[in-house]
Amino acid sequence: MPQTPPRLKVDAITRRFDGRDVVTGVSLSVAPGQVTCLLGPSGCGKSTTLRIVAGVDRQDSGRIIVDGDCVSDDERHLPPERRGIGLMFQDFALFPHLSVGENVAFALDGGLRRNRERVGDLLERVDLGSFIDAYPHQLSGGEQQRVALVRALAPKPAIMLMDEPFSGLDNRLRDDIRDRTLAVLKEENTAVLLVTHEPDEAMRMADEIALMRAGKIVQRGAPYHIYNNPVDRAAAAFFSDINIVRGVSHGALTETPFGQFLTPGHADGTPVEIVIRPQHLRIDFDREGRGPNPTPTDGVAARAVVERARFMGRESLVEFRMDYDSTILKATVPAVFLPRPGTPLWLTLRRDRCFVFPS
Ligand SMILES: Nc1ncnc2c1ncn2[C@@H]1O[C@H](COP(=O)(O)OP(=O)(O)OP(=O)(O)O)[C@@H](O)[C@H]1O
Repeated sequence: MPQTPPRLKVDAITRRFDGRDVVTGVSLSVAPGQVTCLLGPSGCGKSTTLRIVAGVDRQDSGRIIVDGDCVSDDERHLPPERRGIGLMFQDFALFPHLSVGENVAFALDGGLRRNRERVGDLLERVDLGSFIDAYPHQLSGGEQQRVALVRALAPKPAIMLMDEPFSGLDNRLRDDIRDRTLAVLKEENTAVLLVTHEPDEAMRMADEIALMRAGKIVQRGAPYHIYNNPVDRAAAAFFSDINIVRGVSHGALTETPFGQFLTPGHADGTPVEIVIRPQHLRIDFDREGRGPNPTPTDGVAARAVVERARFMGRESLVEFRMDYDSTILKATVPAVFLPRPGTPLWLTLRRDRCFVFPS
């Protein structure tokens, strides 16, 4: 099947501030109807990348291509309003003296009078149809955010750039608005580049995540892929707590208190880290000083005592002090499971969920 050509292509952009590389060789592409999330910690260069795509800042090198046409390179630099791009930032400000409908119609030829149908339809899609003649101060923060979204969508931008657009909202409201926003963006077949530092937001919104660190994209892929095949320990740790079990590779095998792990590709004598998320540890009870028998899928059990256990709402988090070297490992259980501190239990690691990295 032929691939849809990208609507937005960012080609090897680089930006320096005060002699410091803030964005280095960032490339990505976004197809119509696709949401790509630039995800990374504060200061990693996400917003700078987005501002360059928007045209409010200019790269030192690299190109921005929209629908096959170069909108910015060493020679040319189209201003934001000529790039077919919609912008939505956290500090979206509605014009307080204009009605909701007038705000949405602001960038449309003929204003609200000539575009009432489209404006009404867009507002309807975010459940604000009856607010067309209301004023911003009569709306809650979440409602205003929805107005800002449809205002950005009204001119039918081919590309929508969003910088932490939901961060001003409280948690429950945010989930709802994210879902509605996503639905409208998909219906409009908009290519979306969304900046966030929250893994949950990226997992919820993105078709593709571009994980950024120190100005570079370190990994790109579907949320499922990035979560389950992190490129390194930091990528794994960005999405959840992690546990680390250390060992040294010999003959493509590493001995640990949880049994042997296959560690191909690591030279003899290389220290390695076996990384596993808390939900992938198995907990088993103590059978008069013995644990469960080894299995090929879970390896050998290691004895631990409960350090503390907390109920987190959706799951219980249990911290264990391991007999083998007193390190703490964390396990989560999707149930109420609150063993007393000091209780001996046995842990195994799901082999198919372990990642091996050089330490
Ligand atoms: N105009 C500027 N002049 C100098 N330094 C800047 C400028 N804009 C950004 N920077 C620096 O570039 C780095 C990356 O900033 P950027 O805003 O792109 O990061 P970010 O990943 O979006 O972070 P956050 O989530 O905190 O906004 C930061 O160290 C910032 O201080």
